[in-house]
Amino acid sequence: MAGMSLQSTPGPLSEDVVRRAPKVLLHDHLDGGLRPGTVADLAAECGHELPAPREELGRWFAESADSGSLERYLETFTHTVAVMQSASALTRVARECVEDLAADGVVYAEVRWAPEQHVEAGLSLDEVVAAVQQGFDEGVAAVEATGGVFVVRQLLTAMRHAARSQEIAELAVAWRDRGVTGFDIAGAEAGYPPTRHLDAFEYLHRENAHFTIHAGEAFGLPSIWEAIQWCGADRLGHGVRIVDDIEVADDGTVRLGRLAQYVRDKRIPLEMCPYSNVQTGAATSIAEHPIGMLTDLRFRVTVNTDNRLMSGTSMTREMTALSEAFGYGLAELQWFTVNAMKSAFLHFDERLALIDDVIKPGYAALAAESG
Ligand SMILES: O=c1[nH]cnc2c1ncn2[C@H]1C[C@H](O)[C@@H](CO)O1
Ligand SMILES: [Zn+2]
Repeated sequence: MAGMSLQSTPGPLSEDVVRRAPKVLLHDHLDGGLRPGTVADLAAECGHELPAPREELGRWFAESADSGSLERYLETFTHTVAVMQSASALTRVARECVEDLAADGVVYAEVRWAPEQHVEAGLSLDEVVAAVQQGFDEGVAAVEATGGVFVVRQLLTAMRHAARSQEIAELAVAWRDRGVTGFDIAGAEAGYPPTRHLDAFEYLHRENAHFTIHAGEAFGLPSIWEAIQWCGADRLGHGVRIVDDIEVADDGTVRLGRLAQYVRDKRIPLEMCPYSNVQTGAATSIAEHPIGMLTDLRFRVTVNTDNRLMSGTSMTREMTALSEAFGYGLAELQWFTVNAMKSAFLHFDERLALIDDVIKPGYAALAAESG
């Protein structure tokens, strides 16, 4: 593919090669990525009743989330959120998140979660953010002690059905030099358009802060249009329904509508989460996922996990499946990874350093191995 200059190692790639390739993750929910055993431990500690025994929990989450509807998918979070109400639980989950992502070959991650959902036992918003940051710091220290590279930032999410977005946006700004790098809104999309939270987005703009918006997942183009043109989102969470504004004629000619054209021209990053979309019904299968077409059309596509527990997934699994379905090799994986790094809410010099010192040399070493 033009612009993918890495000496091409054609796909499909083995899972082992994909795991060792440096990867960047922009869309991963902290409360969607717990280890099943940790859910069981924490539930026992706080007395929360779980729907399945420890050894069946992983399967229970994956099967319950595999529902064809975003609303039913989201119901499973009741159990993870319930066990993440103490500082020690939040710290443990955050530390394990870093350990798991590092073991999966991720080198940079932005992990999102909704502080307002973790204050039921009396912690303040500041205390919950501090507890998560403590876990991230411990996880990074452990990775660095073994000679690894791992950079992580928090994204603070406000729930779109609730009314705390201004407060959460202010929390994100207050923490911006202490590990938080942006803001997001999540939750059921239909009936809760992004413009409900316009005040928060306008505030963030005035503060020179960054945000992404879940849009174009369970609802179509109007949601994407509002997120970009009314709210000014820097990135789109999923954005998969942008294909509704793309026409492919029988002879293969492609015509982009004005919104799709705008998204591509402005290089607005799409945080695509293939397995999650198959579970919620936003895509029918990996092979038919719009990511194939959007990549061919050179939208700024990134690959993400969304919820590793609910989707039983990892960056390695997502990318291996894409490599199998679309024949992607190392050049395409590096392209997704550089796209993601360019789109991160990290300062420009730090993004560049990770691209030049970690990502490109990592892919070059893998290409040399197989070439
Ligand atoms: O894919 C998603 N779409 C909309 N909301 C989501 C998705 N995955 C997780 N969430 C919600 C449930 C979590 O409790 C919340 C904060 O991480 O974000
Ligand atoms: Zn999400």
